[in-house]
Amino acid sequence: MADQDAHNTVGAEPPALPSLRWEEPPEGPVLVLLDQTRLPTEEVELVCTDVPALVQAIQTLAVRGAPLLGLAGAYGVALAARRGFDVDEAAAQLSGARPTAVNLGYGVRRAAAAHRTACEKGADEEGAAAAALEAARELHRQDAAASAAMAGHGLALLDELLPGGGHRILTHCNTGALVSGGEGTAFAVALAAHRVGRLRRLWVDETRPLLQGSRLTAYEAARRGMAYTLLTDNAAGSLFAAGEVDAVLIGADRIAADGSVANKVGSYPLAVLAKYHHVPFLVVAPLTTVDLGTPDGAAIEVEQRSGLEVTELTGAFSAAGVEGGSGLPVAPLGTQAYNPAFDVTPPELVTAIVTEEGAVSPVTGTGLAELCARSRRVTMS
Ligand SMILES: CSC[C@@H](O)[C@@H](O)C(=O)COP(=O)(O)O
Repeated sequence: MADQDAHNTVGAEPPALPSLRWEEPPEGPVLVLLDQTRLPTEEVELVCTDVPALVQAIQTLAVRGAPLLGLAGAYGVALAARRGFDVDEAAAQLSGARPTAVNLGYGVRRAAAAHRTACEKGADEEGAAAAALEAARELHRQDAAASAAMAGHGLALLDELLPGGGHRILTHCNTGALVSGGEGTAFAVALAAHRVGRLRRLWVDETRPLLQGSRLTAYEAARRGMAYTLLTDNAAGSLFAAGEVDAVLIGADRIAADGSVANKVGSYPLAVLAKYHHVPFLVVAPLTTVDLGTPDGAAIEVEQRSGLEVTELTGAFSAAGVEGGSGLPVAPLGTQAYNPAFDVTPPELVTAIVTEEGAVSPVTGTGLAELCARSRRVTMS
């Protein structure tokens, strides 16, 4: 089996990537995003001065991943407020940019609520905008803290489930610093294992069709000096059959009240494989990804994306929102493609959901409600 050798040493990690940051140049406040469509070949920043630009960045996946979408939504409301745009209109546009990740609407509502409360208390435009910005910053800090806590809980659980150490972890999509105010969700657990010398191998699914695994997770793993190997999504079965996977770790875009997990398409087949091969299947997500208002998996809206992402290579990045892409065709012209961005894994296939408040078995779903109630999360209807 061809392995990608680790080429850095633990302790020589570069600083975490600034996937998103707020800046205040003299021309006015901006939200600066690391353009994830350009990775891994180029580290290019995208400067958003208004909400339509941010909505486009969300829809083209320049900024993506559930926790980061929450931050983008919250800072987007602050940006609208600071630049004198209609905050309710901005909130509606941002919330509607992508449907599945619950964090996006949550971040928007949190900043919009802070803005509204400030207005109700008599704040002027500037004061209300400052309140929205502070809400975004607070969410950012909480997300970073949640990452660190999930990494700790996740590693403890891995060590409990796999007492021998030397973990070989399979992951899907991208769940690292690129999608978080901290070091991510599932990836942060693998990184924690790496730092204590207990990660033997990170198996990275390439994650068709947009290649978040090969473009982004492999990029992050290489930067961190982790021992990782890339595989095509459909090679995962043979990897399980060969006994090479000790645990599967994924993130989530929305977790319903019954413990059903929506995550990047291709997660559900991994859960089925894991069950068959008696391998733990762990979902790592902050409580902001738990949506107790959605009763079960059937009620989760799954984003359907352009077929061009499947029929053309790089179609994702050239074709968003337009007819006909400019990518390399890999199917006859006019081929229809089925392209759901996510799938839903039922609770009975999930060994545990790891949150910042600890891990729960999702089979009953009740543990999730208790964790949410216990957390200091600001809840809004
Ligand atoms: C911590 S990130 C968890 C999920 O958001 C991630 O696995 C995922 O599915 C992202 O999908 P994307 O379409 O790239 O935004």
